[in-house]
Amino acid sequence: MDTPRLPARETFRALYRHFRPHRWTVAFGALLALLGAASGLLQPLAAKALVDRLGAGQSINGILLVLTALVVLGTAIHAVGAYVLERTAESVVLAARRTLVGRLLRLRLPEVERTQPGDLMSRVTSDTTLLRAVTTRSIVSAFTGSLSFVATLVMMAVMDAVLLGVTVGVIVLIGGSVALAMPRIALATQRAQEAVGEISTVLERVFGAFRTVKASGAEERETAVVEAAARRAWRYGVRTAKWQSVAGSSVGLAVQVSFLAVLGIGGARVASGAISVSTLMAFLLYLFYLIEPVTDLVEAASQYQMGSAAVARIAEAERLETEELDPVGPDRPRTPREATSARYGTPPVPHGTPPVAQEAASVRFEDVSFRYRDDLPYVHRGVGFEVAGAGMTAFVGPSGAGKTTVFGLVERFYEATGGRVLVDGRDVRDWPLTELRAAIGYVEQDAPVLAGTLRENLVFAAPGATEDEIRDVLVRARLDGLVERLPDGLETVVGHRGSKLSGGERQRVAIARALLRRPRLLLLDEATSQLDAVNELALRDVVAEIAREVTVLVVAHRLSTVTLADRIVVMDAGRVRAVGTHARLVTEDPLYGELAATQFLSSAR
Ligand SMILES: Nc1ncnc2c1ncn2[C@@H]1O[C@H](COP(=O)(O)OP(=O)(O)OP(=O)(O)O)[C@@H](O)[C@H]1O
Repeated sequence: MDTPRLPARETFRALYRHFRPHRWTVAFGALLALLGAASGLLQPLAAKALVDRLGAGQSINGILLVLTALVVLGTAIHAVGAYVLERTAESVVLAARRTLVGRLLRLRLPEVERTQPGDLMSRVTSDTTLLRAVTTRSIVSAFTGSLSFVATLVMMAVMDAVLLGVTVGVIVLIGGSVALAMPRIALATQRAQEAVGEISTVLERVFGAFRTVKASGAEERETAVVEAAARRAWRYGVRTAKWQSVAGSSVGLAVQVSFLAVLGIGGARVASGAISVSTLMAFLLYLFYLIEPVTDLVEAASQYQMGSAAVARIAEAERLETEELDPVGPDRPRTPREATSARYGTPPVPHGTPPVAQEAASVRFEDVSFRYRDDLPYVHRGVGFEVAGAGMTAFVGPSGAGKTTVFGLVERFYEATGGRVLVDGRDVRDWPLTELRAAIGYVEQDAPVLAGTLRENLVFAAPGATEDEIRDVLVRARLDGLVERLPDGLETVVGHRGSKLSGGERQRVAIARALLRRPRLLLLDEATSQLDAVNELALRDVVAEIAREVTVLVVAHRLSTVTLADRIVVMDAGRVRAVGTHARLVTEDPLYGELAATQFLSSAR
């Protein structure tokens, strides 16, 4: 995802937003840095006094003491100041990550679908770290650097205006190359960050389908793609380093050239008696003292360029549209179980809060039309059906007919383009999202199981579930035998995407997870994969049992499911073409008859 550069004003504003909450701590850090710098500024004066006294044959003990105290105090203040700033820098990164993660997990589905998850991840992990320096150290460096720069110039002017003129002339001349480097640093950093995002994207793709990658023999090809992105990151990283080094060495060059010029012209002025040797020496000390503020200013400017590249990418991720999800508030104290779900970023289901109503939900589609994007064809073209409550309703139809899309609209992952979707007679758009989703249990077709333990997976949608509730659900989902067999029982780690479980087990875990939410409406996208007879029978019984008290909508792929369903909705090309029972539809609807004969997976009855 290529990020457009932000205009300078917006970059500044965006960076300021990150800096603002920490402005007082940064100001304190700046004060310490300033005190440190001031103590450094006095050192050449003390040195000059020392030389003058030596020349006059006076005692230097007092001056030596002052000089030592200045050095020790300056170092201590500098150390504390640096710690305060580094700590604040980490806080800036933490705040940026918290905000970003909080938003990313609430993104609307269409937004996620048009971005690359890996790239979004790299914005949270990698780009935020670039804010570290620019929002704290660089600001302080720019501030203290400017002040010490001016103060040093004033001291130099006091020493000798002619030598100051020589110094400033050289600095201005060489400063041009610094100005040239700055925008190039920003551009190279942005490209490098984009390449890092690409690395994350490919890795996310690979680990998301690791077995397929291996089975397809695609390891080398995928490695090459990651390597190419890594090389690009390297190339742009090197480019950044090159321009940083141009800017940095210009400072060194400026000081060296000034030193030679000051030495030559200053020597002549000493010889002519215009200035004393001690003045020339102090001036040269100030000249060297100038290195630090100028280096700081250049460093701050280059950090600003790098920060501006990162902040553009962060701001872009922050602009993605999110759902209004959490009326409960993220800062409410959590129970330990809720903390488990918070680890995964799921919306908290208030522990002990009973669902609004306990009876089975009703669902009605009124002339619903829908397409996933404006440039895509309609998936629903006037879909209408009504499910009054409880019982099992099966959705059948050819692949791509729009069956799974029905679920996406009920959960309000997407919003209907036309018509209305009602749950309990209320338009889903009028429901608070948390409440709507709390009433629904959803089992996706590929029954995702998340990395973690079996228990974490079960309580994922209901962090407040009690041990009794978990036990009950395990029995209902026919998972009790599995838990007994596993050496670590519920604490067994199931692997990335539940890879240590069988397909059937994963499906039952997904159903158990949905049931623990105590839904009034269960959306079950039946797996197309063939299950063994025992598993299929178990699942069928589980679902039939649930349907006694909960409204169950199933996208059905099995004959055993449709024969069990109380009503069947036949969909074709985005329309409902018939509703009825299996016995009636088999004889009355030719498409259904054909599906029943050819497409449904054979049942184990
Ligand atoms: N997120 C999406 N973005 C764009 N198009 C999509 C998206 N999801 C599904 N589609 C398209 O919408 C159409 C309907 O998809 P849907 O998943 O509802 O079909 P289905 O009837 O459930 O099919 P199947 O039985 O194969 O699962 C398909 O043509 C599909 O390609």
